[in-house]
Amino acid sequence: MMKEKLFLYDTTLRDGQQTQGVQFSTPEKHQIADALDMLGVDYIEGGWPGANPTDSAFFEEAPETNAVFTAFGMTKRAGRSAENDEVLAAVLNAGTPAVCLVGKTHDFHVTCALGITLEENIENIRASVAHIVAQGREALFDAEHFFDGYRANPDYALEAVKTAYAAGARWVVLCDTNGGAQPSVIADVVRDVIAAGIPGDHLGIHCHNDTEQAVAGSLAAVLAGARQIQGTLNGLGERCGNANLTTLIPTLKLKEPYASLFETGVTDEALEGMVKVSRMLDDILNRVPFRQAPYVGASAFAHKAGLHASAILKDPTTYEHIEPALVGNSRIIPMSNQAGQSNLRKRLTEAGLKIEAGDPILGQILDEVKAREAEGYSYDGAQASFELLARRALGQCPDYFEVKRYRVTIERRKNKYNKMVSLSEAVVVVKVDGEKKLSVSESMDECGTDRGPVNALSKALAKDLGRYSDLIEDMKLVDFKVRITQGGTEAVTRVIIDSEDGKGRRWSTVGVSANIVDASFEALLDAINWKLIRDGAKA
Ligand SMILES: CC(=O)SCCNC(=O)CCNC(=O)[C@H](O)C(C)(C)COP(=O)(O)OP(=O)(O)OC[C@H]1O[C@@H](n2cnc3c(N)ncnc32)[C@H](O)[C@@H]1OP(=O)(O)O
Ligand SMILES: CC(=O)C(=O)O
Repeated sequence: MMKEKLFLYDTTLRDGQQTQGVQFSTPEKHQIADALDMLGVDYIEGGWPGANPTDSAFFEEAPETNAVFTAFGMTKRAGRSAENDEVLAAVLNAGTPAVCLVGKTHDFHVTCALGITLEENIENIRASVAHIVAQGREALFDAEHFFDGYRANPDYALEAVKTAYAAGARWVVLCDTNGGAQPSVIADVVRDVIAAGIPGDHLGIHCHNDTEQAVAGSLAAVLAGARQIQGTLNGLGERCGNANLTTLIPTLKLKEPYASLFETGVTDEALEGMVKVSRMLDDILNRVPFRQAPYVGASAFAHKAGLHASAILKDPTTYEHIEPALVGNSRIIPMSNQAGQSNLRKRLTEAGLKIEAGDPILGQILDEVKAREAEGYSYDGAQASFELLARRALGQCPDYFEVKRYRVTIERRKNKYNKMVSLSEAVVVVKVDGEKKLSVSESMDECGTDRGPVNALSKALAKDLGRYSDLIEDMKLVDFKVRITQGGTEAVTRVIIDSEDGKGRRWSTVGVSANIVDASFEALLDAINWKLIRDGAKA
């Protein structure tokens, strides 16, 4: 059977930019557009030229894309011609091959938000779309609030979209602007619109995620006949976001009935870059990637429960709906109090520690993991600390140095500009190769910014470790997370530290104590010991 073409329309750079807290710079827009183009979407909506300086600058140096580069705007205002509407003119002046205009299709919005007559709005849609087509551009019409409008006044909503289609719109995109339409309703309405005369291969769907069904609504629309899907990377977008393309694309390519019915511009090879694209966007936004994101999240193929891990080792399909590598992800068998010996052996093997099944040491390590997790430790993410725990149990953890004592003081005082600042000072005494070494460090960085007591401690600890100093020189602390695991006077603090080195390795360690400094120090020590072991240091 011939597959039908399904068009993917990305609006990360426009609706995605309407996410609270998101503001792309022009170079970031270029970086995202390049990644989208490599992915193989059919349309890239770059933003709204004329609406803000960043968008205008981006369109001035528009990227060269295989995807149809599209400018977004709104239908002309009443009381002026399309040629004389300066907002529409700015959109057209961007010179893009396609222009997408949003217009009202819900009668209530016409009278309430625009304050014009229903007839004036129809004329605004007609004249605006016709103007774009007359300029030789591809016209798209985003039918705002279409599903709510269709429920309130189906005749008017249909008249609005039929007007856009008759005026030459290549695509009429039905928008669930407020995000409340249910997938079954979306499917029924799409069928009605097709029956009313707009063919499915001219119909698109634009869903918002306010009931967390934007992906489901989009898929329902496609099965009902729509042939264009609008969405964003990582589901960015106004309020709760848009249909998430990092979920939709793998579903369309890997799941039935979509995989057999449709083809998209995304190749199998590009699909393997899905995790990378998703992480790239998070990096740009300085966001921690959402671990539980379908397909692309770090936990999407993490098998924590002992029963799952045991079966996964026999055959991964027992607990995985797809092969993780298809989307560029990988399988993780984390260690925790939910684990059994199968998780444990897998994790030990990954750390280069081979233990035969049935060895009693496995039970001892497992018991210790569970006992320590009950105290507040968490080995789920702190893989390096888990490895050290196992090595200690196996007698394979060298004693590189011994910490004799440490101290941190925090002083609040005036600096040379007469401004009150905090300054932490740490003293660490270690014994290396039989020799005692005392190191002192402050928390102030070269710009005069106070980096806090843990920073001072970390610098003092790393300052002089004798012959090991050179080995840890390229190591840096890149993330620090604190969690109170128990409330009240019995509070227990868990600190997770992420470290990185010049070889591009990143590892996590954990420390637990009633005292945040002690918890941090424990995690710091683990971080250094793990690095020394991995780099083959001899005790
Ligand atoms: C559903 C969506 O997500 S659509 C995309 C929405 N995106 C954005 O709004 C982001 C970019 N927007 C902007 O930067 C600004 O709103 C601008 C530059 C477009 C307009 O700014 P302003 O001229 O200051 O208008 P403002 O934002 O206050 O109000 C919007 C105006 O557009 C009118 N309008 C809204 N939709 C439409 C439409 N489809 N067709 C014509 N006019 C419209 C409103 O009635 C209002 O006019 P009024 O001020 O006479 O009441
Ligand atoms: C156009 C658009 O973003 C919406 O209606 O949601």
